Amino acid sequence: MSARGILFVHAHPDDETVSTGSTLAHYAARPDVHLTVVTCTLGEEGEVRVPHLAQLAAGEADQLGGYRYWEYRRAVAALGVTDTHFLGGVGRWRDSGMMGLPSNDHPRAFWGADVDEAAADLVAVLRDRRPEVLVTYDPDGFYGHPDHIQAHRVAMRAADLAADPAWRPDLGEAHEVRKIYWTTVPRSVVEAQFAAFAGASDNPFADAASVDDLPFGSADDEIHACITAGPHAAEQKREAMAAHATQIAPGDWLDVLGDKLGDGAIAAEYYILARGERGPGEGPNAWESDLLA
Ligand SMILES: CC(=O)N[C@H]1[C@@H](O[C@@H]2[C@H](O)[C@H](O)[C@@H](O)[C@H](O)[C@H]2O)O[C@H](CO)[C@@H](O)[C@@H]1O
Ligand SMILES: [Zn+2]
Repeated sequence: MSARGILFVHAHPDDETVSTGSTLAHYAARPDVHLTVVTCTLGEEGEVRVPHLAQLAAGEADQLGGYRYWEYRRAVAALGVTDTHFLGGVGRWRDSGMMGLPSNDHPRAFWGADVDEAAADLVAVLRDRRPEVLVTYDPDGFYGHPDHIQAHRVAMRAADLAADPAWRPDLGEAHEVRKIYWTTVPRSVVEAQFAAFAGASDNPFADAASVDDLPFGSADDEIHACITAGPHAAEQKREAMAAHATQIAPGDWLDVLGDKLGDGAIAAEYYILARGERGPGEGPNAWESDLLA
């Protein structure tokens, strides 16, 4: 029996870990599942959270993308993921930076990509890997980052085009994914994190007066699946986050999240079923515990 595929579309090197690291580790341990991770940029415009590497930044030597490529390699190895792709080839699309910055207008900025052009490269991967399930972000890109919004648009467009046998048959036999999930976080979890980091030296919510000001979080009844990976997966996610050292430095909120709120804060990852039939659910919210169900 051929392996059952799950394909993830992420914007930057670190998103595969931060958003879906435990899920990836969880399914990588299943011999009947084949994971594919497609990442759209090299994260060239990212912060450098470790002073000794500051010169790599876009405004300095502009070498952060190449460095983050190797952080990414170490992170996906920690998660047990072996099938990885950069959309259109390594370096095809550049990290656009946060919304509204001049970097959004870079000629290779992913935010300025023609969606159909970028989607064609993803169609080729979808038709080759033929996954049952596609995972990406919601239409707001989870928190409004232009590359996340664009990753959503390209992934959803590619899912539609890949299924059309009349569209670019040169890119392979048509393939329709059975389910599409968008990453999310329950509001209850956001509220717990908001409280836990109030007054912390690295507080990701410092600019928000309350949880209501945050551009992300879903009501429990809007969520369809929760993958609660085991303690080994949580440890793998910690190792993968440590690999992304330019983005997650010792003492940063993501570095101490598990210490503050327990392994569950790292091991549990949540999804909205955007397309396809719900599988059997469990618990008070009837959430699916298997994306392949
Ligand atoms: C998780 C994620 O999407 N990270 C992106 C994001 O990083 C943010 C950015 O550096 C911002 O300036 C910081 O204040 C914020 O804390 C970071 O999360 O955007 C980067 C630039 O596009 C991107 O490289 C990084 O992967
Ligand atoms: Zn990102």
